[in-house]
Amino acid sequence: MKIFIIGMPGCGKSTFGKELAVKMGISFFDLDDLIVKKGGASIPEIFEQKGEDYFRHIESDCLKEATDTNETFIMATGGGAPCFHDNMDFINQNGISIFLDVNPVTIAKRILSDGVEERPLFRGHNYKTLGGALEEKRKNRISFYRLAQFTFKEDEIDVDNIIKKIKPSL
Ligand SMILES: Nc1ncnc2c1ncn2[C@@H]1O[C@H](COP(=O)(O)OP(=O)(O)OP(=O)(O)O)[C@@H](O)[C@H]1O
Ligand SMILES: O=C(O)C1=C[C@@H](O)[C@@H](O)[C@H](O)C1
Ligand SMILES: [Mg+2]
Repeated sequence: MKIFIIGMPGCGKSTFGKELAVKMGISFFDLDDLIVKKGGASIPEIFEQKGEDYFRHIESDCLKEATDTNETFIMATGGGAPCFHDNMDFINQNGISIFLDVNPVTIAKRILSDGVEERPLFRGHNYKTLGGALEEKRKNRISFYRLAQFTFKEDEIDVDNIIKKIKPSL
């Protein structure tokens, strides 16, 4: 079984995905880390040097290459991954998708406290502008995120609760 965690940047995909993997005793990885390996550069560098279209192509290639295995895994996708190419269909054809639906205001607070520099799409934003930018991004992406098989709002994101809900599909 393959589990894909999707959602806006900063919604907690990596944090929750790692916890879920430990609890279920299966491996975990981040799609963004595979892109960095394949691209031979950091994500901000890939965006700056090659542009977003190029990034979205490697992202889709990495998603497909990593899924081409019989192994069980949990993957935290990049925030934009479900919204480009045929990635969301591919995800749903190859495993279980879980959307972490966290409020943009909560995400803005987290991103600002972590720092915006590593996030090319939100560079230059501050506490006044980031909430609005995240709302806008969510509006553009929600039709893709809603294709997830399971959606959990921020107050439902608890490993035991989620395992209970997804268990019948495992
Ligand atoms: N349930 C939570 N409650 C409070 N803070 C959280 C929670 N989950 C994650 N965080 C914090 O929010 C920030 C973003 O979390 P995380 O890196 O897991 O998100 P992500 O969706 O993987 O982000 P990215 O899109 O950058 O990969 C981190 O500082 C993390 O510690
Ligand atoms: O939301 C996005 O489009 C992105 C999220 C990150 O995980 C990275 O994949 C990259 O910074 C783009
Ligand atoms: Mg992450």
